[in-house]
Amino acid sequence: MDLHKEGERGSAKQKKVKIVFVIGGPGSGKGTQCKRIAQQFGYTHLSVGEILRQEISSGSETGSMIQRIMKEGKLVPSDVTVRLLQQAMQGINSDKFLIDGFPRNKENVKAFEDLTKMEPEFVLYLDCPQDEMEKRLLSRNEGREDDNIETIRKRFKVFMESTLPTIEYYESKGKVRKVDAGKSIDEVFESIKVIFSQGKDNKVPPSRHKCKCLIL
Ligand SMILES: Nc1ncnc2c1ncn2[C@@H]1O[C@H](COP(=O)(O)OP(=O)(O)OP(=O)(O)O)[C@@H](O)[C@H]1O
Ligand SMILES: Nc1ccn([C@@H]2O[C@H](COP(=O)(O)O)[C@@H](O)[C@H]2O)c(=O)n1
Ligand SMILES: [Mg+2]
Repeated sequence: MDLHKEGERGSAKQKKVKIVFVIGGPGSGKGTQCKRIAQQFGYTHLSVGEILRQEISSGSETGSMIQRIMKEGKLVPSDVTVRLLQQAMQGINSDKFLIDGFPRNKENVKAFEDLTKMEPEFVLYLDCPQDEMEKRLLSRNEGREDDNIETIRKRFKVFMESTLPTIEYYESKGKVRKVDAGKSIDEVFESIKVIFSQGKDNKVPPSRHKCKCLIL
């Protein structure tokens, strides 16, 4: 994958591609909030679960393998996931990607870093109580094969055992932005808007510093 997009008029000036990972337990509201973020902040939303489901729909052998793993609530091997994600990114002319449901384990992180040499700008973590996530998934009604109580419980276990350590990894790099995702959809989005409205590295943008000085 190209690290940078070519600057205007093909000049040597290069523009960095910005990536935000969105992590949270199953049913924490990743897809719901990503749609809103994409609309309001101009990101391209890529759901990794959706990319994997598209591969299942293609009828390929890889798709059959993914389907068996998903039904069990387990994680697809990272080389497969990252290759499909990379292909999806390369097919879209965007410089701001919101990657929903990724990374799910440390192997995902390593495969992404090794293959793309890129790092996320930050990681949005939707923190939601498990009983609330369970309630949401059982009433989602989108016909997903993995939205049954047996598989949902397995997905929670994978989240606790494999995904939480990736959040700790990004926390150690100061990249996690956590929101309370147990509230209503509108309330969660209000908290998210604050994060996305902040400037680079989540510092208050210079214009707001100026305003503060004027007031003082
Ligand atoms: N804050 C919320 N309050 C109540 N219901 C919500 C909230 N956010 C999302 N939902 C609903 O919960 C269900 C799961 O939401 P969503 O699909 O966005 O979760 P997800 O994190 O993408 O889940 P998955 O990991 O399974 O893809 C959907 O039916 C959605 O409408
Ligand atoms: N990085 C990922 C993302 C997803 N999966 C598999 O897809 C299932 C559904 O993902 P959602 O984000 O749509 O809930 C998930 O349970 C995994 O089986 C994956 O392996 N790796
Ligand atoms: Mg989702």
